[in-house]
Amino acid sequence: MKKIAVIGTGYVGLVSGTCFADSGNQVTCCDIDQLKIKGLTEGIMPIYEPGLKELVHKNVRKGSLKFSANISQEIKDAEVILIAVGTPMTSSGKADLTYVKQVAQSIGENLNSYKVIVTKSTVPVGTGKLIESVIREYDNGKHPFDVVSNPEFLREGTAIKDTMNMERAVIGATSEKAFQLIAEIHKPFTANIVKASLETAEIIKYAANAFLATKISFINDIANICERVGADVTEVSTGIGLDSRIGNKFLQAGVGFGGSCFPKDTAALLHISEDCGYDFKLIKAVIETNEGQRVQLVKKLLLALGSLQGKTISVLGLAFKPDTDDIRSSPALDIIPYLTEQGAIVKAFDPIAIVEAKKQIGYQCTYSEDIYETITDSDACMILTDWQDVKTLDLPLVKHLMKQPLIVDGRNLFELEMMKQLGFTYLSVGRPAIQSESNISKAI
Ligand SMILES: NC(=O)c1ccc[n+]([C@@H]2O[C@H](COP(=O)([O-])OP(=O)(O)OC[C@H]3O[C@@H](n4cnc5c(N)ncnc54)[C@H](O)[C@@H]3O)[C@@H](O)[C@H]2O)c1
Ligand SMILES: O=c1ccn([C@@H]2O[C@H](COP(=O)(O)OP(=O)(O)O[C@H]3O[C@H](CO)[C@@H](O)[C@H](O)[C@H]3O)[C@@H](O)[C@H]2O)c(=O)[nH]1
Repeated sequence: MKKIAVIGTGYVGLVSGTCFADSGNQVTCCDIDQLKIKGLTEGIMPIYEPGLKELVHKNVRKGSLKFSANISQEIKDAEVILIAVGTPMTSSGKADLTYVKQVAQSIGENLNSYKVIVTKSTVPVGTGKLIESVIREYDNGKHPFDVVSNPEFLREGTAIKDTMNMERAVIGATSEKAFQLIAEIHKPFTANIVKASLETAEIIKYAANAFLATKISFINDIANICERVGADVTEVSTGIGLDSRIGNKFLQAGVGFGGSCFPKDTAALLHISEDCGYDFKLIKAVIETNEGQRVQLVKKLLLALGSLQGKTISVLGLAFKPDTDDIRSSPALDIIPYLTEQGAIVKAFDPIAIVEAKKQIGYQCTYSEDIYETITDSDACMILTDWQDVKTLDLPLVKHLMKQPLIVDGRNLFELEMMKQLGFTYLSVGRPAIQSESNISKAI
């Protein structure tokens, strides 16, 4: 049993802190956001993540998990401190280390005995060493400590499962003692411990995300070729994914990747490469292709409708992926403002992300948790998130409710033959366009 203080109670801090508490440690999750801590103390989750609320409540009842805004005291009391604060993208694309440095200072000011300081935030190479020097500076070199890079690989929407059954733990430590300690707390979750240097552990995180993002942009580029030659990208994904050297995951073509990690981490990796004098052409192309995917989808809508002026567009999905209320870098954040600028009347559906979306998109569109109400009387429907509610739409009813049966699908959810039979104009990604017999003038 280790006494762990987690600093930063976002996705990573809350999920990993709760899982460490559940596996027999004594955990306090801390945050500078007093409202967040107050809510958590009252049992209110700041994020939607399947299974999280139940696991938090269970561990709070058990006495293994608590929440605190008194960060100084929790640093003093802990043996292990996890840094899990945000590292957002600056306007230049670099990772912003402001919060990480603040926490390092706070640790230095409150160090009172040997502690292991673990970075779970995604940080550029060299940050572990930076944290070490900031702590030493504010502690005046009085106390011994070790620094560990232990990047987080959880996915939103499946975060608890990903942590409890993690495929590997990557641990880069400044001493064998610290490595052993952090390896021990991971034993309940995985037998695959990757031992690395601080710098290697830091770059593993960026390499993992960049590789997955590359798979997505690759298949999106193939999708764009498929559209031009009359092929079907979903069949290409199956055809290449069955080769075990390629694998079938992260080969779904669509509107491009979003979320709090891939866009930010590919941009940060580009900066890391520039800073060390390397021209990382591949990652530039991955980013460019991704930005283009949103444009491709909107172009299809424009071609089909001619002009968007006065047209009612229903947008299905605000979250960047299903089972989360996270809208960071969600396709909807780019696409809805563009549609409204073009004079469209936008009605947006999402089962749980509306509160978050309103904070960024505001009231330029209307919002509903009722998918059929959203679709009613629309001239076109755009699918941006593969929510279960969208996948299981009653399509004959949709056709009946819409002004005209036009669906632009950024997630390739429906069989082409079925859409043809139902009489939709159905424009998806990397697949032949289905043209309805009805009154759409210029559909591609
Ligand atoms: N979200 C994910 O799925 C995910 C997965 C793997 C890695 N990561 C990485 O983990 C890090 C955290 O991501 P997140 O999505 O959990 O972030 P988040 O933005 O949701 O939460 C960060 C939290 O840190 C708090 N904070 C900021 N400064 C603080 C300070 N000085 N002291 C105490 N608390 C402070 C904020 O109030 C906030 O609650 C990022 O580097 C991210 O790239 C995220
Ligand atoms: O075949 C695919 C797979 C995913 N996506 C999109 O890619 C984005 C990211 O999806 P996913 O990876 O499932 O979600 P995240 O929660 O952002 O998780 C990623 O980012 C996290 C933060 O770094 C890492 O910890 C995870 O390992 C990594 O998968 C989403 O917009 C998806 O719609 C596709 O377009 N096609």
